[in-house]
Amino acid sequence: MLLRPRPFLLQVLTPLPFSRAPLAVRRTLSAPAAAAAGAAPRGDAPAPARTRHKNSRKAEPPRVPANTALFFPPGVERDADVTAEMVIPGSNIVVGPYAGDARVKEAEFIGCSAHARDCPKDDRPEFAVLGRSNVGKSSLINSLTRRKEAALTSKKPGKTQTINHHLINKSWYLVDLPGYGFAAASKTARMDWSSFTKGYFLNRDSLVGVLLLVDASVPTQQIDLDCANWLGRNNVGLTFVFTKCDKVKKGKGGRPDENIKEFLENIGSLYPRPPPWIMTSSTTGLGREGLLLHMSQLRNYWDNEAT
Ligand SMILES: Nc1nc2c(ncn2[C@@H]2O[C@H](COP(=O)(O)OP(=O)(O)OP(=O)(O)O)[C@@H](O)[C@H]2O)c(=O)[nH]1
Ligand SMILES: [Mg+2]
Repeated sequence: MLLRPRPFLLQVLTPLPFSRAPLAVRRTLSAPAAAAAGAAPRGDAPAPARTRHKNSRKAEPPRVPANTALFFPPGVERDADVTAEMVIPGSNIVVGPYAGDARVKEAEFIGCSAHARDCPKDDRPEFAVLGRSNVGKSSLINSLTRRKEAALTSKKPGKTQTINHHLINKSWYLVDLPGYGFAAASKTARMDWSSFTKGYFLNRDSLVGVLLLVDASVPTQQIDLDCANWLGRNNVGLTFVFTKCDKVKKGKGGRPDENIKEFLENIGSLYPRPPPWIMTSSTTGLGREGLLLHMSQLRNYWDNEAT
């Protein structure tokens, strides 16, 4: 089996594989890339939205928690002097030298697989989109690809039941997975969802990383922490993607920024180094460009260095 170093393993008690040549990160190197992602010229919070979405009560995207711990991508030294322009808006992700063309020019649905062994056999890098049922996995894929129905969405949980491969720009895959954590199911049954997806995570050599989606419109759910824990213990690199950041519910536990802060506090103890995270909304497009840019740097590192 071909073993490739994954670019952003989280339980990194050994040196990361990407501490290469020192990098003058203050140079223009990453600033244009951050600008391409829509980086605000100053500050670490996303620029306020100018229009209200008809379905959301609030126009302003949630603010990044203060003193947020940064994620340093491949090619950026951990103690690098990072300026606000180099951080993707609404995230803790620093843009590094591997960031490249993040555009989605073409997206093609390749097929669905019931088992890991049935997935496409080529070596193209892929990102798996994972999260609770109804968290917005299929919607995120549609938003990233700008296709309304690239992946089928539904208000009813459990819509996606197979491993679905979408080929992007003929060069990499986005993979839609079944959701976990039906509220109605027992705890055992809930974690059992993964008997076949677990095989996928453990055996998929071309998996660059997992986008673990977390619903920012509700307080921290134990099952998301359990999933993050399982992936971490199995050396699967992940990025937390907060979804539904446009959605503000009335009452306690209804504010995305508070829920995100609470979630980050909860996972803080799980990881010795801060994992990457980003705020998104498939409804307003918040975080789309930034997430694509982040994936480009992981992918380019994978393509160039990890073979
Ligand atoms: N307000 C808001 N609603 C969203 C967002 N993303 C998804 N939704 C809604 O959430 C519901 C579930 O979305 P899906 O994309 O089907 O969720 P999923 O995670 O693929 O669900 P399963 O396939 O059942 O696991 C749909 O009604 C979406 O319209 C978002 O960013 N904001
Ligand atoms: Mg789905």
